[in-house]
Amino acid sequence: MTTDTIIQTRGLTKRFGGFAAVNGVDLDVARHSLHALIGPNGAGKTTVFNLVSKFLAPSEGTITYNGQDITREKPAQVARRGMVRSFQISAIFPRMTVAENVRIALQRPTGFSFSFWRGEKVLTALEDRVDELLTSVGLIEWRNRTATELSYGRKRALEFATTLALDPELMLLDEPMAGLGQEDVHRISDLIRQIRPNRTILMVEHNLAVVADLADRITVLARGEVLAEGDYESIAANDAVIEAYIGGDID
Ligand SMILES: Nc1ncnc2c1ncn2[C@@H]1O[C@H](COP(=O)(O)OP(=O)(O)OP(=O)(O)O)[C@@H](O)[C@H]1O
Repeated sequence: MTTDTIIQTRGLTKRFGGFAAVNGVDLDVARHSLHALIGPNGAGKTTVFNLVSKFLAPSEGTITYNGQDITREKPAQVARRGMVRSFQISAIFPRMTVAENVRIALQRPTGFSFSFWRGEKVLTALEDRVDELLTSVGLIEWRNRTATELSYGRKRALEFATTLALDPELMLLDEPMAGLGQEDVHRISDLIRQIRPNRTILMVEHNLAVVADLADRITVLARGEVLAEGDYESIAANDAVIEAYIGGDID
C-alpha cells in the first residue's frame, strides 16, 4: 500500500445468515480526496460504511488505516486514530445552545484536550475555538440559541461543527444531503468544499448531482460488489452502471 492511501479494504465481506450484503470489496481511498460510495438501494453502501467505521465486524477481509490493520479494532479506537463518522455519533443536544453543543464536542476525549486544561486562558482558547468553528459553518449569529430552534439544514451545519471539533483526519459522511431542500443542499455542499483541504472524506450519497460536483473518485456498488470505479464522467458512461440503475441515465 502506498502512503497516499488512507484507508484500504481487501476482500471485505459481510454475511447476514447466508446472504452476502458485502462481498469481496477492495476499496482504496486516497489521502486528501473526496471519495463517494454510490449504488442502487440495497447495494451494500451502508454495510461498507458500518464495516469501515467498525460498527460491524466483517465476516472476511481486512481493513487498514494509514497502513495499520484495524480489522479487529473498536469504533472508539479508530475514532482516536482520527476517523470520525458524522451524523451517527455526533448527536445534537436539542435543549443546549449551539455554542454549548460545540463546546461539549471539543471537550470529548477524542477531541482537543481542553478538559485537562485549567485557567482563564484555557477557557478563552476554548471559547475562541467554539466561535471559530461556528463561523466556519455559518452559525456564529446563532451561537446562543438552543439547537432545537435551528432549521433542519442548520442542524446539519451544527453536526458538521461538532464533527470538525474532533479534528478528524478522515470524515465518513453518511448521506449528508438526506432530507435537505435544494437551498440547504447548496449550503452543505459549500461547507464540504470549504472543509476539504487537508482532509479525506468518504461519503455515501444518493444525490448524484452532489456526487458529480464534489467527488474526486467514485466507487459504485451493486449487490454487495464493486461494479465500477473512477471519476464521474467514466462512471456515468459505464454501461453496467447505467444498467444497475435500472436502465436509467444516472445524470
Ligand atoms: N443487519 C442486517 N441483517 C440482514 N440483512 C441486512 C442487514 N443489514 C443490511 N442487510 C441487507 O444487506 C443488503 C445491503 O444493505 P445496505 O443497507 O448496506 O445497502 P445500501 O446500499 O446502503 O442501501 P440503501 O441505499 O437502500 O440505504 C440489503 O439487502 C439489506 O437488506
